[in-house]
Amino acid sequence: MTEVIDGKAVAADIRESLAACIATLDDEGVEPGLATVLMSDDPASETYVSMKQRDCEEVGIDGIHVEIDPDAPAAELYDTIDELNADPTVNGILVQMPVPEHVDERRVLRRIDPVKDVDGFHPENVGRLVAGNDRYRPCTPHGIQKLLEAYEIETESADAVIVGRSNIVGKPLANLLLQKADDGNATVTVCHSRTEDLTEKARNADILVAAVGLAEIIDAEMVTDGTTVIDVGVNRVDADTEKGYELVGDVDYDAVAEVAGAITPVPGGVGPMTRAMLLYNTVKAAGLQHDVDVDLP
Ligand SMILES: Nc1nc(=O)c2c([nH]1)NC[C@@H]1CN(c3ccc(C(=O)N[C@@H](CCC(=O)O)C(=O)O)cc3)C=[N+]21
Repeated sequence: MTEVIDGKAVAADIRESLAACIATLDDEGVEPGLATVLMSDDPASETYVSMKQRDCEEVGIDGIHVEIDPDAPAAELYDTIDELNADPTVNGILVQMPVPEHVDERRVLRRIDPVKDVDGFHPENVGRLVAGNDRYRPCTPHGIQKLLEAYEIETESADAVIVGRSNIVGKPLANLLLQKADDGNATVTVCHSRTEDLTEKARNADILVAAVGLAEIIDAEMVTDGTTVIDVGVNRVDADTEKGYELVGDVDYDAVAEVAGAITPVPGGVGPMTRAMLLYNTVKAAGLQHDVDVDLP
């Protein structure tokens, strides 16, 4: 039987453990603070940011939200980042991606104080992660590691095939799974949508991660019996529902679930874990900035 990996449940467990860390910080007079910055009127981005703010409230993180008109000059965003960098009540800063075209994304990422970079996208933090000395693991890859751990899916000596080479998922996850560590030690292949023989490569996977951002491109033919399938896709496709759309992953769920050993659903798989690990990084950031030992889950 295929095991359905319940990201919502694992995320709830992590939030519960984080509550204990937040209590430890509270004993030291520290309330962790997360600033989210939105410079976009994309409805999906708005939804994600408001979910992140709601998560903060639930666990006892002080959520600060800043909205910038997407037509405003880029300098407005840079100035906002400078202010948040200087604000001692803000431990973590997340600038929701994508930013408008007239804003230089790389410059944004460089501008965030690396100690407050809870996304883990600043070049300093990227470099540390690649070197095996990570400070903040990017939320989605870290969430995937936590899911695998919760379901006792060994990465050690597994063939992990990642489809997708983004800076936010594919590349950092490849680096984490390669690390000499209990949650690493995998043999990693990174593919993308243009990889020749994608099917053949995917069929070699013990752990197959789909992070391409193309609805349902992973079909049953790409999956062999017993493979663990991790679906990172969150694609909104038009549908006759109340909202006018439906959320589907990068995996053709119904067909692939027939063969996979374990599979993450969309919604309810990786998405909630991404959000939980953002809270994790914010708690870690508060601990680092106030020199408080928090016993992270
Ligand atoms: N600086 C930055 N950091 C990010 O971490 C970041 C970003 N920019 N830009 C966009 C992506 C996307 N992302 C998601 C997080 C949670 C869900 C999530 O919780 N999804 C729910 C359902 C969501 C729904 O109902 O629409 C689920 O899969 O169950 C999805 C997507 C974070 N991102």
